[in-house]
Amino acid sequence: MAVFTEVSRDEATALLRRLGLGTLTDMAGITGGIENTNYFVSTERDGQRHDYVLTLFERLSFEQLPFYLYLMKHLAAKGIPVPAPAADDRGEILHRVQGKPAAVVDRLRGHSELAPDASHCAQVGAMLARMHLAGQDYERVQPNLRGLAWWNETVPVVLPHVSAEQANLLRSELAYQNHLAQTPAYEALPRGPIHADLFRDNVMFDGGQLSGFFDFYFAGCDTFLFDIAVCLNDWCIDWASGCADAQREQALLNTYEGVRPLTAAERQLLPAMKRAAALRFWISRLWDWYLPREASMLKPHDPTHFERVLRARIQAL
Ligand SMILES: Nc1ncnc2c1ncn2[C@@H]1O[C@H](COP(=O)(O)OP(=O)(O)O)[C@@H](O)[C@H]1O
Ligand SMILES: N[C@@H](CCOP(=O)(O)O)C(=O)O
Repeated sequence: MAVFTEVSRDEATALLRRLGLGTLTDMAGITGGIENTNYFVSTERDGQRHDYVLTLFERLSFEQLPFYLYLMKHLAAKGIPVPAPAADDRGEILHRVQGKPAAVVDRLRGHSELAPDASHCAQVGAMLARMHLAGQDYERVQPNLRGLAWWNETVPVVLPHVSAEQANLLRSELAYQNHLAQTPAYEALPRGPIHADLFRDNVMFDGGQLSGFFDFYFAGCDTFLFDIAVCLNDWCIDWASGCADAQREQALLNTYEGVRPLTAAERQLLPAMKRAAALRFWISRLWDWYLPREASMLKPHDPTHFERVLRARIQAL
């Protein structure tokens, strides 16, 4: 997880009451996730049990958060299965707990599918495309805060911790991505709000059916193709080697294109964008691994996984 900040039952009770969500009955720190403090909280209201997730944001600020929370609200209102944030009696969806920004969202039913087959990938592809279309008229704008600018800032910070061979790969891939970002094909890519972190552990399935996308706290305005590449690199690879699984890739792309066909520029740049997506998570995992924060339950992700994925993507070009 992470519980970076301990929240008392009294504090949770007060917030849930203020949001009109009922009386707190259960509260448990969540031992998954690495960015924020998360608790499952349950309440009793009108004689019934209701389940929510209370999140305290550890890195994102009061200025940055409305983009994510209102995006979730916007998508939920358009029928995309996304947990909508709970509002107080003034309509505020961003709250404060222990001086930190906080939100309470509906708890999605089901579980994450950590060994997905082509049917799971197909469902993700279709919903991803629906989400991209539904987000197109969202009015708030915020860049992907883990985009190219952040890669350029963070690579020098992690370089002292890696081997010479890894440093060479980080430097050369960053140079390639900086060059790519200047090309007309890249400029032509369709853009809008994207999830940007739609891994297996950020999607729920209930009875084999996709029941929701969650954890929008890396979302931002960026290319739709980057979002697709993030998904392909997680949902459609052979875990041990990092190589693409062609059948699952096809399943995800076919259903995506059934809703929103790719443009010529997107087709051309898909292999390069898979490299970009691998680089992004290699950098963030190195950063979390070598420059960790305090947390009472924290398990950083293995950075070498995305080094393997990146190498496999470069070889496949
Ligand atoms: N809205 C939700 N509904 C159901 N489970 C959730 C929800 N939000 C978070 N979780 C659970 O909490 C875990 C950690 O949440 P996550 O958002 O991935 O944390 P972090 O932002 O710290 O990476 C998830 O793997 C999931 O089990
Ligand atoms: N998905 C990222 C890390 C972000 O953690 P999440 O639990 O919020 O998805 C990774 O795997 O490196």
